[in-house]
Amino acid sequence: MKEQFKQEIKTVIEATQAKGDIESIYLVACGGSHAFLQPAEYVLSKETTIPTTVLPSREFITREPKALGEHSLVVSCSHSGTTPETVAATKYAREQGALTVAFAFADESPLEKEAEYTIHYAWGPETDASDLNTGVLYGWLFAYLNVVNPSDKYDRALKALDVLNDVTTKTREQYTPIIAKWASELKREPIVYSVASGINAGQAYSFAICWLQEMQWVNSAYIHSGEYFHGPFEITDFDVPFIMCEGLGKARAMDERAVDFAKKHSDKVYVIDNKDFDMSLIDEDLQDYYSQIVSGVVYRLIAESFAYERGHSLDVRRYMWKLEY
Ligand SMILES: O=P(O)(O)OC[C@H]1O[C@](O)(CO)[C@@H](O)[C@@H]1O
Repeated sequence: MKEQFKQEIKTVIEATQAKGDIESIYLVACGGSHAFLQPAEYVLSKETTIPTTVLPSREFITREPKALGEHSLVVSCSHSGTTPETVAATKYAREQGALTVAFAFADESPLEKEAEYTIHYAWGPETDASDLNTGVLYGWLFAYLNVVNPSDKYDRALKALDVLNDVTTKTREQYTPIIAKWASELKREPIVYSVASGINAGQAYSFAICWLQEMQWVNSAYIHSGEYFHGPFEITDFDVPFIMCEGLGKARAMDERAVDFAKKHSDKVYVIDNKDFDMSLIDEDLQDYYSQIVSGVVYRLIAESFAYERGHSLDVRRYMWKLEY
């Protein structure tokens, strides 16, 4: 990881220690950045007793959480650093006395002005995985956990960042031909559902709302693997496509149950099975946490292959950055 990002994380950790007891954590952002923060909520809720909530920025403000105050840590993210809801949510959190930390790609953005501390990350196809948003997020997350409850597990989790790029590069190579086939089969589908749970929930959610709806104008919805049986499974039919993720943690049983049912009733079930990932470079007890980053590589490949097959660039928008909302 770049020295700049390590230093920014160190500064945030020191500020958090200086702040004293953190009694509540809020993770706030919009769209893809909201999805990006969801795994942090998963890990924090499994590893600490600190109540942690992940919310879309506008709802964070409108909800006015009662526990928000001097003993809160509010982590926001905006890639551009300009999304007004996230800038406003960060300002609001700071006014309530919370320690505010922002993740952003952009430098000197409006978000950076509102947050007490900013942790930057890098972006782009040639970027080492440890410098991308999820790599830097995990750099902060496991450093923070090491302060809350020092453990060799978190040291090892931080070391895993050194091999992350090898793991993701290998996955990209492994999945490129597989995904090219999926995209060619799915390119004319009017709707594609996205199903997952556990640590992969954020990836599957952003696949539906960002990659398919926003960037491909393909109808989609994210369905939680457990919730699939509580309404959504009624739309399952031989010609309804599902892209479903099977994780590595305890949530896997929930994912498998959904996949098994869908496969019985649909001929178009595509499974991202995390057991097929080569994660041997990462300690087994950490593989669940890291698997969502690897799933993200596969979801991204699907989006890129869709864009190619459909001749629809991932950069085209009708409304975003064009019209006021
Ligand atoms: O991360 P930012 O810059 O706040 O941008 C949020 C916007 O970007 C996306 O995540 C992807 O374009 C949208 O879902 C969302 O509206």
